[in-house]
Amino acid sequence: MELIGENRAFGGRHLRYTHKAESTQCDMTFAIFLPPFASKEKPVPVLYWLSGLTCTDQNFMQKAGAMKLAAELGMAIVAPDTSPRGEGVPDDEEGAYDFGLGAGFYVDATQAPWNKHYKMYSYIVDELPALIESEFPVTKERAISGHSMGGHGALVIGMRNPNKFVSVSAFSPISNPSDCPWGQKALGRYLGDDEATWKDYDASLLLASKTHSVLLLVEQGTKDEFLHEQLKPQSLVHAAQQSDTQLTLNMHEGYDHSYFFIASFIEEHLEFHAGHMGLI
Ligand SMILES: N[C@@H](CCC(=O)N[C@@H](CS)C(=O)NCC(=O)O)C(=O)O
Repeated sequence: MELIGENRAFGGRHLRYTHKAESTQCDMTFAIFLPPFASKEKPVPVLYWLSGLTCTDQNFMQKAGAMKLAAELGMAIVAPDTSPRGEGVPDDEEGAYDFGLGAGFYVDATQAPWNKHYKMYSYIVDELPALIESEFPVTKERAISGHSMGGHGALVIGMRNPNKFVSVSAFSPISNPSDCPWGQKALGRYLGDDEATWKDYDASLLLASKTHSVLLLVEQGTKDEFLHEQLKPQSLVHAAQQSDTQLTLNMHEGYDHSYFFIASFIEEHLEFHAGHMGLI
């Protein structure tokens, strides 16, 4: 692991690292915010934040305004990159923003040429937490959240791994990727044409399939430019009703898809996760 950036923030530290990842077969970058006084004697729980299309580990850390409250609550935040990168990692042939680099969709690809490096599901569920827990003063208490493609990732990973994440939240998630252009393009190419293989990566289908005990909180702006074509949060509401799972969807009049929206409500999500991680 190599330290590539270090900033003091709100009495804590914002650090960036690269490391050789086994799951994605390339160097991966992540950022971690450690609150003040986090130490081996006083380890802190971790919120994993998954970002959206075009993002790196930096968007959330620089734009969401989450560190002040995380410092006060005593919560670490880990923000991974959104795809494998580097020499030999294939990209969308046209360099499109919604597939390939910056658009790993948090799946384990099964189709060539994507299946060598695009293993973001395994990276986020297993490899990254194991590294974080061996290298930093953190507990095994984890929560997960994310935005857009990352909201999809957080919902899917949280629902599939209730023993690994105590609470799950999302901002403007791609709620039903089997039924929107971004999702159909990504799942079709990473996983192939057989839609039966997509259902493990579709939050609405997972939510409808059984009653989930994990707590789900979703934030959505009504003026989000992607709301009707790509995000479709009502699919989550219907699925939660079908399976009798608790889901809170908060619609916010006039808010768009940007980090202005995330920054406006991130504190409610930190408090939600802090409550479930026993910090408040
Ligand atoms: N209009 C954007 C679409 C991608 C987009 O809106 N990305 C969102 C996540 S889906 C984001 O967080 N962008 C980076 C940022 O706002 O910092 C583009 O074409 O680049």
